[in-house]
Amino acid sequence: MAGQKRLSRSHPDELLVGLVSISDRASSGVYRDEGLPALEQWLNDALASPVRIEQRLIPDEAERISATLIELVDELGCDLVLTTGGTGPSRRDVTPEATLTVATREMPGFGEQMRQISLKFVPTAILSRQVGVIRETADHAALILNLPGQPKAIRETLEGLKGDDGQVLASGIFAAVPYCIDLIGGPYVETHAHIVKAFRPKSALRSTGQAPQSGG
Ligand SMILES: Nc1ncnc2c1ncn2[C@@H]1O[C@H](COP(=O)(O)OP(=O)(O)OP(=O)(O)O)[C@@H](O)[C@H]1O
Ligand SMILES: Nc1nc2c(c(=O)[nH]1)N[C@H]1C(S)=C(S)[C@@H](COP(=O)(O)O)O[C@H]1N2
Repeated sequence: MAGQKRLSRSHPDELLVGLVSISDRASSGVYRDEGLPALEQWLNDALASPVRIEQRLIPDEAERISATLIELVDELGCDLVLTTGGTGPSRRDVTPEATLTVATREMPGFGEQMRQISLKFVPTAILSRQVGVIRETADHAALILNLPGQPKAIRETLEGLKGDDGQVLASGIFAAVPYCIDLIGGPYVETHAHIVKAFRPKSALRSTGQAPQSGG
């Protein structure tokens, strides 16, 4: 079964991304889903290297969420999965539990940083129980990150907060995603620095003949 649906990269650097919008009302048509378009738009704006995106819109049901994450990682071979929605304290909000069910390792820094960033936008940021995890199979690994359901929270958490002069006031979590993908064996992801500057230690920078970025 696994392998039949496997996505093939059109370029060795192509990042395979799964996007999952988790919303009872959007998935049943009560309102139009804004999560998937916002995620897709942000990735297309932020990534300087090639990306291929698979999308799923599902209700807040734990088994459905876990099965979707497994399908995207194990069957399709996604390197990165971003979910949106279902991270709050309501009874139907089960995204973090469903994500932890499929995790082989937790990456607590992502949830911590998202709450730090989001507190700069809304005091209710502490209500989001979002987690970051890695799922490893025998021959593949993926980073899975929960983002809050408010469509505007997608940009806020991935990109962080900048001042009027473009100075970074709170670093968005995506700054750490490319190096994490390197470390788990995925493709070399590059970003547009004016949206979010990917950080890698100097030793992990690919030599391109260009001046290396500072840091590390
Ligand atoms: N996919 C979506 N598309 C558009 N707006 C959304 C979406 N998901 C959430 N929102 C908005 O963000 C708010 C908070 O998101 P949350 O995930 O807590 O949704 P909810 O209140 O549990 O309801 P639902 O699961 O039916 O979207 C929602 O009440 C809605 O206004
Ligand atoms: N950046 C950001 N984070 C945010 C928010 C937001 O608007 N922006 N909303 C908060 C609110 S009101 C809630 S209830 C929690 C959980 O939201 P979810 O259930 O939609 O995932 O995310 C929080 N985190």
